[in-house]
Amino acid sequence: MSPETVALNHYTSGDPDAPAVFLGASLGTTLSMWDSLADHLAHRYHVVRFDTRGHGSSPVPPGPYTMRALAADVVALADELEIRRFAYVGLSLGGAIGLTLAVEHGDRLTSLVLCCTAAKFGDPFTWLDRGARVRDEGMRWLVDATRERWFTPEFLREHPREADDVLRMLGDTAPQGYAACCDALAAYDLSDRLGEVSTPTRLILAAQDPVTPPEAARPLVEGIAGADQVVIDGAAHIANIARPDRFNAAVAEHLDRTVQE
Ligand SMILES: O=C(O)CCC(=O)CC(=O)O
Repeated sequence: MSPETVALNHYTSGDPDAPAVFLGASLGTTLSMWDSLADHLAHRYHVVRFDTRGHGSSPVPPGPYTMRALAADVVALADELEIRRFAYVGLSLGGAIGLTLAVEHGDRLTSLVLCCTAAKFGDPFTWLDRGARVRDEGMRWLVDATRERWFTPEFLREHPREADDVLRMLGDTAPQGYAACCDALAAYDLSDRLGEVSTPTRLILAAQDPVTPPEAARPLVEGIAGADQVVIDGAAHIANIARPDRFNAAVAEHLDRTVQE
């Protein structure tokens, strides 16, 4: 492992001899956010879920982090598992890691699904401010501020316990790790490199996502050759939890079409 990478906490399921699929979570969540998708894919794939650096049970080295380092951690994990090529599914921060893998390590990818994400996440200063406040005050204020960005009012009303389970991951995230990933999001901008992506790519977007609305992902759809998109209705930012039926089917359909045995 190169000195800049960290050993990511991970969990594997499915047949180790089947094609590999890595699942990258959103900022402030853990590999548990992927339980439903992992179950859905495990009959056909070797599924590798991991906690991003600074999250869950992965190490929390001092920040700032860069998106390139977060992507290098994933490549190091693949090397550790002796997996040369793999498909990658990532949501939001996990999607930014996926796009970075596609431009920096495209030879390692078989297929890519980018969910509720963007080539650039708005104004860098909002991420630096958020990171600074988390370093000063911890996570509690952010949980309250996040609820309605992650879930629609209908989902919060009908599935309050499921929403709380995901928001608990945010509250339990190490503030230093979260803030260091905010630094990575502040500096991240692959808008000018989309033409370098040669991996078959699907975008999965959520119609009610206020963080990365479908308009924010338009540059990805237009800039990545051959990319297609699926827009899921009835979901905000964490679309895989809100609409697992539509989400899991959209991921599996793309992987089944693009990943060769
Ligand atoms: O979800 C992510 O990975 C990054 C965007 C984010 O943090 C959403 C939010 O504003 O809570």
